[in-house]
Amino acid sequence: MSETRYTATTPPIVELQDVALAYDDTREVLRHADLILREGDFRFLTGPSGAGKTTLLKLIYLALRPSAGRIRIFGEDVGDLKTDARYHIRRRIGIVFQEFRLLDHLTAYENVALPMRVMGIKESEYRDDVIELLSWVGLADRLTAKPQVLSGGQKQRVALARALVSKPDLILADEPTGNVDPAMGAKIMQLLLELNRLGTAVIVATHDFHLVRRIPEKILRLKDGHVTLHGPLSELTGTP
Ligand SMILES: Nc1ncnc2c1ncn2[C@@H]1O[C@H](COP(=O)(O)OP(=O)(O)OP(=O)(O)O)[C@@H](O)[C@H]1O
Repeated sequence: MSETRYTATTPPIVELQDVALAYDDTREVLRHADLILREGDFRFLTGPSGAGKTTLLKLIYLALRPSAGRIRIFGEDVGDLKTDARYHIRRRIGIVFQEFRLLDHLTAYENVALPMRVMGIKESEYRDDVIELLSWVGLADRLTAKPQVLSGGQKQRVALARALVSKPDLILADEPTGNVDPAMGAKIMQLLLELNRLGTAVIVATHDFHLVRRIPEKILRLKDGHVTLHGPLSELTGTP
């Protein structure tokens, strides 16, 4: 579907070439990893626990540097970018990661508003968006709640709203439905698919095969350090 939106001259949003990543000397988590994600693409990222899904997303978010290989994000080779330029790239990426937690001293509203404040945008310009997003994820009555009084699933929804508030060009979501009930999980996926239809590229790392089975999007599979691209799960398994 979305593949029709770009032309051959549009650089990919994400391009990994022969990338390796080792946290220590003993073992490479990723090796010879190649990946291309284009404008408007939606990909599930699957693979066994410990395969390197979070690691791959962190490389794309520039939270890690590869041990070898080349990474281009939004057409820019990130290898030797200065801090400022890296920051500009990260501003265009919305992340929903377990590690990038909410700030405990801020309310749900303030946590979602934070990326906009950091960019120096006036509150009057983002206030309605923040409230609308929090309402959309079912937290209209929790705007002033701080993280310690929110459930795991509620915190995850605040984190999702925070990832979306700056209208990123790329969303990286690590198990975004992991802590929520099936109905909210379906709603979160609906939102990610809707954003994708509007042109945002999305990668969702997940173990949730029910989720992957229901949604006919392409699947990246990480195994033994490599990324392979499959069609929808039904094409792999022959199930409808
Ligand atoms: N900061 C770190 N230092 C050392 N090793 C790490 C670090 N982070 C992750 N690892 C190791 O790298 C490997 C890949 O971890 P990663 O979290 O990327 O996998 P994953 O596919 O996301 O797993 P899961 O599905 O269980 O979340 C694992 O063996 C993990 O133990």
